[in-house]
Amino acid sequence: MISTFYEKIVGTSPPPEPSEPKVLCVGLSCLDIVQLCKHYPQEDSDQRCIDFRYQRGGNACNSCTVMSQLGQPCEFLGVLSNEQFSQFLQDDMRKYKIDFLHCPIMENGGCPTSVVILSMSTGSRTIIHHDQNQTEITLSDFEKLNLENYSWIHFEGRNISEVLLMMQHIENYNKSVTQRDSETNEKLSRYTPITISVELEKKRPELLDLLPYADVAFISKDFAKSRGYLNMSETLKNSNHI
Ligand SMILES: Nc1ncnc2c1ncn2[C@@H]1O[C@H](COP(=O)(O)OP(=O)(O)O)[C@@H](O)[C@H]1O
Ligand SMILES: O=P(O)(O)OC[C@@]1(O)O[C@H](CO)[C@@H](O)[C@@H]1O
Repeated sequence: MISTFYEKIVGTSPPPEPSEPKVLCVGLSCLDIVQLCKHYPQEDSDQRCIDFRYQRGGNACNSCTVMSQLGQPCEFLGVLSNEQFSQFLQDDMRKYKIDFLHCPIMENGGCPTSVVILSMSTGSRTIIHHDQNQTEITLSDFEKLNLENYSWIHFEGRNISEVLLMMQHIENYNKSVTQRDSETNEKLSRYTPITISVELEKKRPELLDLLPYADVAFISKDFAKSRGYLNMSETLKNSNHI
């Protein structure tokens, strides 16, 4: 309606609206094979499970799902392949309106897969993960993005040396935005510094190198325990010395 009115008055189509900046999640998309069991199985035993499903998983990819459900435009950046299970992940991302247009697609690559055993008696979840190609996003993949399109970038804490370089790349971009704003005195600039978040999941002390670059950190039970903190409130109280 508005564009027809604009066309009548101005005689051309209106300029495209600047699109809303996206949230980008960098990390893994994997196939989760989930088995719901009464009890965690004994080794070398045979039991029926109560339920079975397979679904798209991975911290970065799940975060995109949640954001998309909240109506936030988002994009996933991780290595995909043309293999059938990876195709399933891509179809599912399309279904949830998650962009993945900058993902490198490996030919003849596999698909990272997690077998997840859920125990109803204890509530535990045990994960056995396989990643045939161990291929991760690098700085050179990341440099192809136009950072002006993003307001928030979330990283899974993996492939630490490359993630560190990507975070430094964003930091340089943020400095340039702030400088440009102060030079032009343009307070209402559409380009704002990007917020960075990181997930610290695995018990890897090197993950701490990423913290100085993050505005928000998600800390897993395993990581907190590996730093000597037994629960959420202890972890929060000591977050300055983590
Ligand atoms: N069913 C769900 N409902 C709401 N949020 C979810 C759901 N599954 C995952 N999430 C959220 O998505 C994010 C990433 O999920 P995570 O459990 O870390 O993935 P994975 O274990 O595959 O790495 C987390 O912040 C988690 O809270
Ligand atoms: O062993 P890696 O490669 O460090 O991490 C594998 C893993 O933790 O990452 C996924 C979450 O993104 C899980 O499904 C899986 O178990």
